[in-house]
This record gives sequence, structure tokens and C-alpha cells, in this order.
Amino acid sequence: MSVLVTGGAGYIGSHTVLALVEAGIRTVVIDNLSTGFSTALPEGVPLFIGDAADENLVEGVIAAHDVSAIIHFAGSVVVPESMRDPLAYYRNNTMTTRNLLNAAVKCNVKNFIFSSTAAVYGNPDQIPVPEIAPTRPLSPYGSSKLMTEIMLHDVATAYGLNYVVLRYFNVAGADPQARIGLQTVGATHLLKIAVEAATGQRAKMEVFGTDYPTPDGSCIRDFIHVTDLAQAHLAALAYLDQGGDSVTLNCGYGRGYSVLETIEAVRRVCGRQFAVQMSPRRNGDIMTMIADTARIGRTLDWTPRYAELETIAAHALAWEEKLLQAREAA
Ligand SMILES: NC(=O)c1ccc[n+]([C@@H]2O[C@H](COP(=O)([O-])OP(=O)(O)OC[C@H]3O[C@@H](n4cnc5c(N)ncnc54)[C@H](O)[C@@H]3O)[C@@H](O)[C@H]2O)c1
Ligand SMILES: O=c1ccn([C@@H]2O[C@H](COP(=O)(O)OP(=O)(O)O[C@H]3O[C@H](CO)[C@@H](O)[C@H](O)[C@H]3O)[C@@H](O)[C@H]2O)c(=O)[nH]1
Repeated sequence: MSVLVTGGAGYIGSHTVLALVEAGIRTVVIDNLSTGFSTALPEGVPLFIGDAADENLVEGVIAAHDVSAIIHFAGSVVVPESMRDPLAYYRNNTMTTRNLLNAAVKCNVKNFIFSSTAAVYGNPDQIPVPEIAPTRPLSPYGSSKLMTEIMLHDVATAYGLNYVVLRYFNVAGADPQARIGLQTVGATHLLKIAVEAATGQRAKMEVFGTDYPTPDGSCIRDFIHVTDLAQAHLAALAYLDQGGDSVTLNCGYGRGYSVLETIEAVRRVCGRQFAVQMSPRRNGDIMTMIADTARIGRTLDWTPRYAELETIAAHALAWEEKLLQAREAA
């Protein structure tokens, strides 16, 4: 038996593949390498370079590798890009998952784990936000993920598939041993930008919005370490393996840090100052996003290990320094 990971060469996917391999779970990856890197995969993990929407490919891999579960990361992830080109997002997120599910159903794969996002909530009425909160996504990216969640629910009901939908909050950090990390070109994530500034790759960084009604005026986020998130996927796999019912779970720590606090944490761990410019609000930003973690806490056997913001910042920084050295050596 093995696990098929789509998008396994991407940021979160590669950390999950590493965790699966370290847990001794046979793993096979399908990735079209549109934003992923084959070098992010541990040696020996079979990689099929192709599209997760290609049902022939998926069915062939499921049969050849005796796949019993699918973890589906493959997709497009840039919110502003989804505003400019929504149809690309409905294709690569919603329609790709439709094809993948069709192949899974045909091949009788029973367990499915799906990467969703806190972006499905839009501006929450309640903080921390529970899974039962209304879903009002503000972007085609969020809508494409919400539509996929609905489709998955219907498919599960009709064909006896079991799923765990994981709604990630702000994923950050890197492998604690700096073997892998976020290497997406042009990534816009706050911590990535901050460590680029800390390593001198940017002359300055901007804080988008300092006039929010929050304690220091900047937005607040619930950052989850990518290695803890990878372990949540293993816990979700075990939950389904033990016959758990389909469920949707927030993935965060249930506490928030402001943008300014996050930048301060990066300054502390790197021991250097870097220029920070206060800028106007960024279009579409949600003010405060913090996960209600009660449900994941009672559903999965999952204990986060890297929840300290400074730990997340330190791991992001160590990875960034390694990337920079590799680039300079090339
Ligand atoms: N990074 C975050 O903060 C965050 C937050 C919430 C949800 N997510 C979700 O997590 C998943 C992984 O995100 P990530 O940050 O690792 O992004 P990523 O871009 O690093 O990874 C996506 C991977 O999927 C591959 N891919 C894309 N479309 C494909 C297709 N049609 N067929 C095969 N491979 C394809 C890419 O090459 C890449 O390796 C995504 O579904 C994303 O929506 C990410
Ligand atoms: O250079 C920067 C980058 C970001 N921010 C701010 O930092 C916060 C976090 O921004 P970012 O890291 O871009 O994450 P989000 O916009 O919160 O979105 C992330 O988190 C969502 C889940 O909550 C995922 O769905 C998205 O894919 C993922 O990018 C926001 O207030 C931004 O305005 C800055 O001030 N300066």
C-alpha cells in the first residue's frame, strides 16, 4: 500500500513527503513542476511529472503503486493572480480535483486528504474562527477551494469515500534541519519577504496597513510551522485508516501575531536590523485570522512541536541563508 501525493514537489507537499518517508510510509508523487522542484523530494521517492488532472496518469500510478490514500496538494496558490485570472484557478484547483476524484473513485481509493485554506472564511465574524463559521471567500482562489470542498463532500456521500479537509492558516517556516523550505520564485508570504530582507536580498520591506483596529494597527495572523502541518497530514492519514468519518479541520495554533510582531521576531533571530516601510493597506487583506483549534485537537492525534514564532522565523531564516549560499555558489 502506498500514498499518492499530488503537488509533492511543492512547499507544503515536499515537507509532507519527507514526513511520510521518515515514518516509513511508501509514497509516490505526481507533480507537473509548474511551481515545484524535483530536488525537494527525498531520494528514492517515485516522481511522475505530469498533471493531477490527467486521469490516465493518475489511474496508472494508483494501480502500479497500490495506492490506498491520496493527499492532494496540487493547485494554484496566489490570491492576487486568482483575481486577475479566475478561470485559471477554477481549472487548476476545482476542475483538476474533479478529475483526480473521478480517477480515485474508479480505482476504489477510499481515503482522501485535501489542502484547503482559511481563505474560504473571508472576513470572519468570530475570532478565533471555527469550522462551522460562514464561508464567504473574498477571492476566486478561496472560492475555487470552497467549491472543491463541496464537491468532495458530495463525492464522499455518493461513492463511500472518506476525506479530511485541512484548512491551513498561514503556513511558514522550513524543515528544522534546513533540508527543504520555501523556494517559490516571487513568493509574497510575509515571513519569506522578511527573511529576504534580513539576508540583504531586499533593500527594505513594506508593512501593508498600520491603521487597522488591532493593538499595533497591523493585521494579525495564525502562523503554522510547515513541519507541524506535515505531521497533521500524517495524523489525518492515521485517522482515516482507523475508520474516521469525513471531517473538515482548521490547521493553525489558535493564536495570532501581528505583522509588526512577526517582523520583530525575524529581527531578533537574525540579530540585524533591516528597513521596514509603513505602506497603505493591501487590497483584499483580512484584518485578523486566527484558527479555532478545538476540533483538530479532539479529532487528530497531533501535537505541534514548533509553535513558537521565533522558532518559525529561525527555521525560515536558516533555510533562506542556505538558499542564498547555494545561489551565490552557482
Ligand atoms: N502556502 C500556504 O500558505 C497555503 C495556505 C493554504 C492552503 N494552501 C494550499 O496548499 C497546497 C500546497 O501549497 P504550497 O504552498 O505548497 O504551493 P506550491 O506552489 O509550492 O505547491 C503546489 C505544487 O503543486 C504542483 N502543481 C500545481 N498544479 C498542478 C497540477 N495541475 N498537476 C500536478 N501538479 C501541480 C506544483 O508544481 C507544486 O509543486 C495548495 O493546494 C494550496 O492552495 C497553501
Ligand atoms: O511584504 C509583505 C507581505 C505581507 N504583509 C502582510 O502580512 C499579512 C499576511 O500576508 P501573506 O503572508 O501574504 O498571507 P495571507 O494574505 O494571509 O494569505 C496566506 O494565508 C492564507 C490562509 O490564511 C492562504 O490561503 C494564502 O494562500 C496565503 O498566502 C497580510 O496582512 C499582509 O498584508 C506585509 O505587510 N508585507
